[in-house]
This record gives sequence, C-alpha cells and structure tokens, in this order.
Amino acid sequence: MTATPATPATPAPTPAPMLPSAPAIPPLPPTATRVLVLNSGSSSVKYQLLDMADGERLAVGLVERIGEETSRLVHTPLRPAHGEGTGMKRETVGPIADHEAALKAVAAELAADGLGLDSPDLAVIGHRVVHGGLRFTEPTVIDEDVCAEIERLVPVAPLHNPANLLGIRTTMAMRPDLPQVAVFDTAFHTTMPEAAARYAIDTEIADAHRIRRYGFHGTSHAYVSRETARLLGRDPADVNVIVLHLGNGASASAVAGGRCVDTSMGLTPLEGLVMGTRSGDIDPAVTFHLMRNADMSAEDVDALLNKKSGLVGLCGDNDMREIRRRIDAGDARAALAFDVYIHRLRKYIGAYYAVLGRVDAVAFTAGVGENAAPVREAALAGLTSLGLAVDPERNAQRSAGARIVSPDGARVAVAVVPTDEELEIARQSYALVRRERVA
Ligand SMILES: Nc1ncnc2c1ncn2[C@@H]1O[C@H](COP(=O)(O)OP(=O)(O)O)[C@@H](O)[C@H]1O
Ligand SMILES: CC(=O)OP(=O)(O)O
Ligand SMILES: [Mg+2]
Repeated sequence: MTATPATPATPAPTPAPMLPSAPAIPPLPPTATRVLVLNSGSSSVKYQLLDMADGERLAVGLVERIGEETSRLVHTPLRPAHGEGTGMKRETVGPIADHEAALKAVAAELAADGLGLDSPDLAVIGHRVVHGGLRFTEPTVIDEDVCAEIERLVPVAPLHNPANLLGIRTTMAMRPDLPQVAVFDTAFHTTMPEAAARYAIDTEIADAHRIRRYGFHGTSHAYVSRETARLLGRDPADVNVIVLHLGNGASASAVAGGRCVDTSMGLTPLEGLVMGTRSGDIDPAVTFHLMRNADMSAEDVDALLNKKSGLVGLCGDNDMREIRRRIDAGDARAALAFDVYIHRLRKYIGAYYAVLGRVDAVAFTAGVGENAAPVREAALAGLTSLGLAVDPERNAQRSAGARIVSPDGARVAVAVVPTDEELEIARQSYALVRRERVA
C-alpha cells in the first residue's frame, strides 16, 4: 500500500520540491468543501462527515466493540444526497474483525446515502492521531514518512496509535488521490513549560529516549477551553480554565489564556486520573515489585495497568452509569471505586488551581463529565472557600449544549461543555488543505 497518488499518464513538468513531512497539497476545486473525520479508538471508530461551507453535519456514526462477535455500527444520515432517511438511525450488529473492516462498513453506509468516499465534493479526510511525539505540533498532511513516525510511537500509545494508523492506511487505499490530515492529541500540550513537561529523572537518559510528559486529549482540551470562554462571553486569551475531560480515558488540564500549562497524562495516556480501565498515577515501584515478586513480565504489568485497572480493576465495571446503579443498590465495591475516582479528581482540581493561581472556570466534558451529575457534585463538594460550587438544580438538569451549573455570582464558573473533537479535527484539517488559519 502506498500513500502517494498514482503516477499521472503524462509526467508533470518540474515537480515542486517536497519536504518529507509536508507533501504538496493538490489544488482543490472550490466545490470540494466536505471533510470526513475519523476518530479511531482501540476498539471503536467515531466518524462524522461535515460540509465546511456551512459547518453542517451530513452524517455521523460509531462502530464499537471492533474485534468482537457483537460489533455494532450505528449510522445516522443527517443530510443524505437523496433526502431519504434523514435523521433515521441505522444499526447493524455482527462481527467486524478490525479497523479496516470497520471503515469499509462505514464507507458502505455513507455510499448508501449518496455520500460515498468517491465523491468529488470531499476535500480531505481528517484523522485523530493520539501520539505525535515531539515532531508533530501542528495538523500534518499524511505521507509514508508521517505514517512511519506514527508507527514508531506505538510503544508509547499502544492502545491508540495502531488503530489510528490502520484507519489512515485503509482510507488512503480507498482514496489515494485525496489529502489526509493527522490532528494530534499531543499538539495542544506542546506549550507546557519545561517545569511541567520534565520528569525528575536523569536528564541524559530522558533526552536520549525522549521521555517527557506529552499529554493527550489535546484537541478536546483546546476546543473545550475555547468554548468555555465563549460561554462566559470572554476572550479566551483572558480566561484561565481547568478542563476535566472524563471519558473512558480521562485527563485534566490547566489552560491559561488559551495555552496549556499543565496536563495530567504523561509519556503515555496512562498517567493522571483514574480511568475506565487505566490506573492513572501510581508509584512506579509497583511495577518492579510485581515483576520481582508476582512472576509478572513487563507486558503483564503493562496490560494490568492499562486494561485491568481503574474503575474496572476496582469494581469490575468501567461504565459510570452502571457504577452509579450499583451504588444506589448498596454495592460497597462500586462505592469505593467511585470514591477513589473522585479523590484523584479533586487532587488534580486543587493542583491546577495552584498552578493557575487564578481560575475563572472549571469545565467538565466527555461522556462522564457531560452526563454524570453526581461526579461533578462530588468533585467540587466542600470547596466553596475556593469559590467552587455547583447549584444542585442546574447540575441535575439534563440538557444538550454548553451550560453553567454554578450558582449565580459564584467566583469561579463551573461549566458543562460538550466536547466535539470531530468538529475541531474537521476545522483544522480543512483549514490546512485550504491553507487558511482556523478562526
Ligand atoms: N448518562 C451517563 N451517565 C454517566 N456516565 C456516562 C453516561 N453516558 C456515558 N457515560 C460514560 O461515558 C463513558 C464514555 O465516554 P466517552 O467520552 O464517549 O469516552 P471515549 O471517547 O473514551 O470512548 C462511558 O464509559 C460511561 O462511563
Ligand atoms: C488518549 C486517550 O486516552 O484517548 P481515549 O480517551 O479516546 O481512550
Ligand atoms: Mg474520547
């Protein structure tokens, strides 16, 4: 499989010089205004097809449980070419072996709506890539060299980069002529000061192995911090925000005037908060202890900390809805898992309060942050001396869209701000191929 377009029948006069990581972007017809965004996770793909001429979504969907017998594809056309089935969810359950099969199934759903990948209206495919290391600090047009670097970073994002790469290779094979752009989770965090990014280990070893704190979920932290400022009616450059991205993976960030100054994930997406299946912060000596005393290999401990820890390790469930249901039924293990999760979250809120000095808003986002009122309430309970509180009624309301849940007149606004990594990736990818800057 190759990333370069097929050789034209008549050779072009003199090819423009190309940098390895910045291949020439072919001119786009003005009618090509659509962007397909793929957010490939370890066992899922979220996708959106958007028209950047009006910012509208044409179709959205999700493939989950990839690799299992009960994979599920849910596809919703919002503006199909033939006007049939608008807003009607289509659900298919059955085995989807890997990300290649998943993307082929997605392409077939889009084609059924007259929105196929062969459309000349498609300007670019934008991919979420979790780890970009030190090299990728901006959205980047993908070529073989970029793919090789994403592959090189697999050991530091083992759950994510392989899936991202398979997604990229699959759509490149489908549309080798179309620019494909990678938008990196790590990019927003490259503004972190050295004091926050450095681990306190031997500098030569750290530098030789590029060991430092990179941070992840950056597209979400960037989008949510900006949307929070907008919700407050203020310029992002004047606002300090603590963003709590609480999904299956979870991370906190301290954003000062639109720039990230600290974040909870590190070299890999394992550090920081308690997550669905990941431990977050842990004494590194736990690793050696298990290797020396519990007959576990490095791979065993890696799998333990990434896949069998966090909420699932503590109580057997990683879905916050199920944990709340069990707590309501009097389950002590679920209650302890919730308490450990909240305790860690509160520590980070306190830490980032100190890092920022002045906090204008705390923003909750992603699946848990947007939906779990008890998590927001418990995370901020008893912090009125810091100007932090939730209004119980506002917090309990279930409504879509960004909203304030703190009481009127609170010193620090507490906000629920739905993240939209796909929209942000679409904007950045489209801006790159149109050679515009994101507004
Ligand atoms: N109504 C809800 N109440 C509590 N938790 C929820 C609710 N809806 C979703 N979640 C949580 O959100 C998580 C998924 O969040 P999401 O941001 O989609 O994660 P990811 O992108 O990492 O897959 C689920 O594991 C579940 O715990
Ligand atoms: C980086 C990361 O943890 O991503 P996700 O939450 O999608 O697993
Ligand atoms: Mg996510």
